[in-house]
Amino acid sequence: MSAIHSKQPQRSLDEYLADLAVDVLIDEADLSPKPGLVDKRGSGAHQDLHLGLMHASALSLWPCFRAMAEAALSEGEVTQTLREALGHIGREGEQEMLRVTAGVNTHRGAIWALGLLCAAAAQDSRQLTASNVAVRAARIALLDDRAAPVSNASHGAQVCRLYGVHGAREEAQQAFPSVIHHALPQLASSRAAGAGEQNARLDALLAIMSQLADTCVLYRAGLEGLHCVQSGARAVLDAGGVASLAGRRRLRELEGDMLRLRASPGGAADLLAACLFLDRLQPGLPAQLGSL
Ligand SMILES: CC(C)(COP(=O)(O)OP(=O)(O)OC[C@H]1O[C@@H](n2cnc3c(N)ncnc32)[C@H](O[C@H]2O[C@H](COP(=O)(O)OP(=O)(O)OP(=O)(O)O)[C@@H](O)[C@H]2O)[C@@H]1O)[C@@H](O)C(=O)NCCC(=O)NCCS
Ligand SMILES: Nc1ncnc2[nH]cnc12
Repeated sequence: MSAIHSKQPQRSLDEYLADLAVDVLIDEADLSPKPGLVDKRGSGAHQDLHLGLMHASALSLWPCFRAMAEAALSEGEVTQTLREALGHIGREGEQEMLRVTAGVNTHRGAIWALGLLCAAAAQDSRQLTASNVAVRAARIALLDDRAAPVSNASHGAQVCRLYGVHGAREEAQQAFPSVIHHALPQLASSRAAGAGEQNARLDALLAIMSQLADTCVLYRAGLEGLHCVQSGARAVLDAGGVASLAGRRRLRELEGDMLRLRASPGGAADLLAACLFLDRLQPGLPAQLGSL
């Protein structure tokens, strides 16, 4: 192929990070078989979601992620101004998501987690190890957004109060422990054991589900549902993971239980996307990125 034809269009860092965020959301949605969640087989425990809607929602968020990365690049440091700019962009992103999905909440938690990670990655593109990026994201999340509406009516806030658990906000403020200490190590060990990429990603999702206080599960299925999800996910991993026959059998049992309880681990799904985002940043940025 000639040099002219093989030349890639140049992308700036903010565009690159937005591409990555959308790619991981689409990869998460497509990953199958995920218990309780929308995937290539169907709608899981949901009535109002399907794969096409998850894709449309992910694509609609590209400008939101790009704007968050751009805001962090131009601010340079973690400041109150940056936190409030991100909050404003995030709320606009949510509005756009709800417009595209006709009011269905597809990616609220993902806007939060991936938005923070896009901003944190843009802030210092020489320090892109997963824990570096997660810690920078946490520093942003710890600042108060004075313009945010008081959200004690959200599903997450309601169940955090009722059950005394930590939700999406605290997961980010603690530098994404479910991703850094559970999902990424599981992804690496399943890959190293030869599980195959799709099975390794499913194992990473199960590692998150096995210990996360997922407020989506709690809201729909209460504490019984959360215990069922956590112990069922642990049982799949203990049986050898999704690549093993025993693990597959456990996964089918877990899925049956979750569908009966209407339990959907939407928070874990968002954190799997965050895990894939950080995993893909680890090797560093492509050499041909243009400046803003
Ligand atoms: C700080 C916010 C994250 C708000 O958090 P809060 O807990 O108050 O509000 P929720 O509205 O409940 O949203 C939290 C979403 O986060 C995901 N999640 C749940 N548990 C966890 C967890 N432990 N750790 C991390 N993430 C978690 C989850 O999102 C996914 O599930 C959604 C689908 O759920 P589903 O049950 O189907 O839908 P619902 O509409 O809730 O109910 P029903 O269908 O059952 O009727 C889907 O969106 C997934 O993404 C939770 O939903 C943050 O949102 C915020 O402050 N935003 C403002 C703007 C901002 O600051 N943006 C970013 C700045 S960088
Ligand atoms: N695949 C999925 N199914 C249902 N809710 C989700 N929230 C984020 N990803 C999801």
